[in-house]
Amino acid sequence: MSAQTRIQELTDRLNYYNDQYYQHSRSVVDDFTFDKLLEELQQLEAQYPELRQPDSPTLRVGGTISKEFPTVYHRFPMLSLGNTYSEADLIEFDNRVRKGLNGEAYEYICEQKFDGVALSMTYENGVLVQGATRGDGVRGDDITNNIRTIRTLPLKVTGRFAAGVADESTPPATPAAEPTPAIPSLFEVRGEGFLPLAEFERINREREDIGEPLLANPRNAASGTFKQQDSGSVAKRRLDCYLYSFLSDEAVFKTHEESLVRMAEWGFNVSPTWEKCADINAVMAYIQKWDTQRFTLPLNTDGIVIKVNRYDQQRELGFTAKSPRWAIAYKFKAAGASTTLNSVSYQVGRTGAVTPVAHLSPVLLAGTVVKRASLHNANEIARLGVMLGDTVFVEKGGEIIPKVTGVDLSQRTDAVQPITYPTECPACGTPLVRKEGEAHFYCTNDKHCPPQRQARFEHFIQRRAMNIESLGEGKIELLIDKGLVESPADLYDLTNEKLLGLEKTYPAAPLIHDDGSETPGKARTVKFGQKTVDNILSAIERSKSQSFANVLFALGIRYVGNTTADRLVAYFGSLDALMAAPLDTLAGVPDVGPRIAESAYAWFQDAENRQYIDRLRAAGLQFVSEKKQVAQESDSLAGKTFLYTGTFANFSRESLEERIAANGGKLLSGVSKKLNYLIVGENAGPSKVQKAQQLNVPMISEDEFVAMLG
Ligand SMILES: NC(=O)c1ccc[n+]([C@@H]2O[C@H](COP(=O)([O-])OP(=O)(O)OC[C@H]3O[C@@H](n4cnc5c(N)ncnc54)[C@H](O)[C@@H]3O)[C@@H](O)[C@H]2O)c1
Ligand SMILES: [Zn+2]
Repeated sequence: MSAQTRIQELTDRLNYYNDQYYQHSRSVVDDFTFDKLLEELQQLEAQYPELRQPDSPTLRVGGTISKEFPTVYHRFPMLSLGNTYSEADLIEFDNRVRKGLNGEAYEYICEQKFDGVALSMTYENGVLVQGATRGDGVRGDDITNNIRTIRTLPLKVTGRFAAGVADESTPPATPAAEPTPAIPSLFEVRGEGFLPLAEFERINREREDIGEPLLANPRNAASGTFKQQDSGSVAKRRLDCYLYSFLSDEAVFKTHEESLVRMAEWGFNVSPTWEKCADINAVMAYIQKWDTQRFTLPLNTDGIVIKVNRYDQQRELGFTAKSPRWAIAYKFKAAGASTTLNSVSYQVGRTGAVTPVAHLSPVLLAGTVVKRASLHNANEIARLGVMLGDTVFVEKGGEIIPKVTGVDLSQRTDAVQPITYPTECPACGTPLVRKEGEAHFYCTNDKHCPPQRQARFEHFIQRRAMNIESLGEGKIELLIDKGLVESPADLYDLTNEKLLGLEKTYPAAPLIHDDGSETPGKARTVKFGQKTVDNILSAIERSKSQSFANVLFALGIRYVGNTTADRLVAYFGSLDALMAAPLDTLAGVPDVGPRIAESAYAWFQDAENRQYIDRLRAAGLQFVSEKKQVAQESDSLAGKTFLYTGTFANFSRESLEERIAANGGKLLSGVSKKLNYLIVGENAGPSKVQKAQQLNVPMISEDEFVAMLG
């Protein structure tokens, strides 16, 4: 292949990966592959400068701005970082720094390379006024509302301000050995927005519970979340942000170190993992230390960032078009090891999805012994071409369970055996099916397949559903085992006599030690004494007063999570109205699309589900919303349709919707010709406004809406 063709091909491919990564929060290839291709392109371009394409990804920061948010220009460009996977390159970097500084002494600050989304926040007189994405480095998306949902980010900074800014809340600074510099009236802080691992797992547990596809990884999830239009749903995912840079026209600090210390003092979330390193050897030691220790952090990191400490020296070294010359990122290769695949077992999940699990000869990986790894699904097994007895590569990413990423074919012997995927559910024997477009096989026996039945109970008793959590921790299992309950409706037939004295001993799960050896764990006995029974029965009794929205969520209809349940209840007010609704009415409910509507509609058509509801009704559960019964206030909005966008001074979303309904108006789910009024609040979504303009739908303000109420 000619250099010209290769350069063209690499340029196109990398631009495509960048677009997917930054615009659609999707990784088509892993970072290592991406970085190696970029490096190849860089080398080719250095060799044949005349062949470099004008849109080469080596020339610019990878992202762009989007149409969904207002565009803002960065006061200081937001650049990328040069990166390397090799220590030899770091030595070279150090040599370049030494040369660039003409033998002057220098120090480094080492930080974690947090794997999230670069954010820039502007503060005026101590108040957060703008938050933006990096975009193409020059311009970014204004996502201030979404950034405001980060709880650890101060909306207002308090402290001693530079002259001209009064801040009465703080006493005058006491003179100290090294006085705290005044906070400039205008400054920017930069950092990495991320989804903490615990939060990522919580969201995925919830999604699994209602059958939503899982988020692929925390970085892409964070990036997708920051780009959502509705900051209310952004707030539900508890994003966080570590700050690592301070920028101002005023020379506030002399070193990067000072800026980190002061930012933390001023209330910014600075990760305490940074260290000052006297030379490149100290940098290497820092890298070594964090190679495995990074897995103990609350977020994913993908390397170490090394920065020259003194600002004057940073200025001396300067920038390339794309990145600073005074900093470099050392990236860790995903932690990997190779071992033997001994067998494959199949787990049935809460939604009936069957997941193959690889059982491995124990191997040490990133500081822990690994015996099991995920194989994801049948497609993945075919793609890897893996067989029993093969030597496989396993990698640990951010996820708890490592994954099999490849086969070492050079180690394959004649003894390998094909992996035969089961055709029937390993838990209940039901033939497995594969839905159009899905990678997983499913067991469709959702009501009686043991793991699915168990999941159904766990869903039903959770706090945000029926709140019968005194049945947790193995007690449900016991009731099922003893044949006392088969469906959650059976819980309401339990009595003191049936429960008292029940007992079961669960065999111990073996303990796996760091060297891979196993010892038996402790067996566990669950026994129902009078106190336990009282707790259970009273929690069941109390659950009868849980709201209709909780009950609707507890039914466990696929895709109907808490938020959707709230929406449906607000719209229909009673289960009877909901069950009688035709499919397109359901699909027209705000925030309920065709996918959720179809799932709910089908669920209510099922005869067994209808019997289940009858039994719950007979037990006395709430199937009418109390809220919905608020009296009609007027018919001043009768026959008119509304939609709103943005936030309002006098209304929450719920109260606005209530007012519309209570005065005879109807809420629509999108801008269409049927819409009479779009109520436009602060920070309105530009797409709705644009569409309304195109269709000539009148737009009214909050005040105009209030006037219409009469
Ligand atoms: N897999 C894919 O398809 C794909 C596509 C595009 C990009 N990528 C990955 O993204 C990288 C390119 O992204 P990039 O241009 O943002 O470069 P980069 O992520 O390698 O480095 C720059 C970024 O690092 C972040 N960062 C984290 N911790 C930091 C700290 N302590 N100090 C300073 N910055 C810190 C900042 O967000 C900054 O913008 C590639 O090297 C590749 O690994 C992957
Ligand atoms: Zn099954």
